[in-house]
Amino acid sequence: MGISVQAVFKQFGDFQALNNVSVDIKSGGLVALLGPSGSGKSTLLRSIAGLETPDSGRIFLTGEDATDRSVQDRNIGFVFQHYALFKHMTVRDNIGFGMRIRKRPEAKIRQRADELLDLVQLSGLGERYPSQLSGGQRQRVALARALAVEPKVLLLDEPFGALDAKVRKDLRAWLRRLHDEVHVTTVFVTHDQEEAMEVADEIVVMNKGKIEQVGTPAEVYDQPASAFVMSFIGPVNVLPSSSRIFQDTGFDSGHPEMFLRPHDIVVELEPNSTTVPARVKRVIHLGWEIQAELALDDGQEMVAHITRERFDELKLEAKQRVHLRPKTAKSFPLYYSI
Ligand SMILES: Nc1ncnc2c1ncn2[C@@H]1O[C@H](COP(=O)(O)OP(=O)(O)OP(=O)(O)O)[C@@H](O)[C@H]1O
Repeated sequence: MGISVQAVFKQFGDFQALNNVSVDIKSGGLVALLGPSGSGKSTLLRSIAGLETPDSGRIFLTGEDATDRSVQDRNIGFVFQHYALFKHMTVRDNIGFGMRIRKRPEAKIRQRADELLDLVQLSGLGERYPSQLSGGQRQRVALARALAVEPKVLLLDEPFGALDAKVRKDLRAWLRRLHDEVHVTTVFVTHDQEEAMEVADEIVVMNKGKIEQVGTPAEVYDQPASAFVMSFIGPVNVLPSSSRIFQDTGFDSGHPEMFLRPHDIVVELEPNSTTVPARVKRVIHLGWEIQAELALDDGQEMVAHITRERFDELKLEAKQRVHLRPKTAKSFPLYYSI
């Protein structure tokens, strides 16, 4: 096992930041800690790093109990949201810093820095200073620096959070490829579900200091363990189960609320025994997908997403009469609002 967190509690004053958190992360895995602000993601990451001390519980790194070890003795690489590069050092010296502290031979440091510059696709920029790099390049240097000392575990706290959307997207794909090359057990914090889905092998979904679900991106999306997970990962209509869209179509669950993904609403032009009538309120073009805002005759509103191809067949426009049917819908015994 790469990392094993066992029954960890952490309180700040009266606030329970981690409330009995247990999770196992496989060696070589790339795992996202995903949740809203304040859910405890950073506190969990910092506890794994040794930057926070749990009130109780144990943390194992590659099979060894690391709970009482200092940050320095844990052999981890850490990258924060805000670049923590040394401004007065060149890129090459930044990357070599940890190795120099550990008194590795200069020739070895030079060779490893070259390999890492290559790995993070910055060959040729080794003599520059951080101020001469873009934000995305600086974060790649920070990653190279973290990898230089061959950590057992790489921990990234919103590593791309401060970058603009385009650079962020490029770096996600880059991180995925980098991990495929180096295979170091990696945990990264994000509050962006798309980022987690795109990059991670597994997602740990957190809410209010607890883990709601651990699963692959497909599992947390298709088989959410709770109402929270279903609402947090991907768009959803939360509707009363008394709504005609469930009652008249055989989807009544017995629970008060039903969760219906916008792409699970089938829109037809003609009624049949499994549809309910509705009216189009507004059509929004989202690029490859079309969002239709719909209202049932009793006033219940919902949002459907349909493909451009289907949209062209239906030729939807505002005020048009349509007929709806849920392809699938979910309900959960307890509903926690976010
Ligand atoms: N050192 C501290 N002292 C007091 N409260 C803290 C401390 N560190 C974190 N907290 C509180 O614990 C809660 C959880 O914080 P944490 O940073 O783990 O959440 P997060 O899920 O990473 O959120 P964000 O995405 O906003 O960083 C927050 O409400 C925060 O204010």
